[in-house]
Amino acid sequence: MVIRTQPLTADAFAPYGDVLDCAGTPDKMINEGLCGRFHDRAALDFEDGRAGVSLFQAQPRDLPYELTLLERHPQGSQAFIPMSFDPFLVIVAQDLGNKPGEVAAFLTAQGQAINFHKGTWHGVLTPLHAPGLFAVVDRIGDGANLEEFRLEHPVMIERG
Ligand SMILES: NC(=O)N[C@@H](O)C(=O)O
Ligand code: NI
Repeated sequence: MVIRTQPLTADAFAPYGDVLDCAGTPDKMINEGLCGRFHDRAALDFEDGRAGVSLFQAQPRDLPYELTLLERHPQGSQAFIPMSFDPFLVIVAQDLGNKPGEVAAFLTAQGQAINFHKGTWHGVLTPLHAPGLFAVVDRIGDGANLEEFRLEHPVMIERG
């Protein structure tokens, strides 16, 4: 199966999570009017745990990208916040209860970050450019907060 990437928008991504960016007017101007605050833009959720901030240095991938693995975090949300200005690949899938359904792939615009809602099926962090450096905000806690699903048939993701 082949799918094509689509541009990341808040509406298109809404079933899966939040898009964080500085589009439009800031929610508030702070720091003596020298900084726009786009306030509280991600639905963070950490069941029986706490929020953690980690840094990921991930190997860049290429398009077309062969997707063979999806995962989800049943106890917590997970935010990918790039520390570069490069677009990255965001892969999600519908939930069919105990397995993922239809896959969707998004290309971020410069300056966009994402937050997967708790339980959203997703591909692992997938940079397309070096250095692949991201801040990740996700759940720190006990328990199995990682469920993986190996696809029976790989999905090829091509640039839209
Ligand atoms: N496992 C881990 O820390 N990262 C994955 O959850 C991922 O989505 O990249
Ligand atoms: Ni994850």
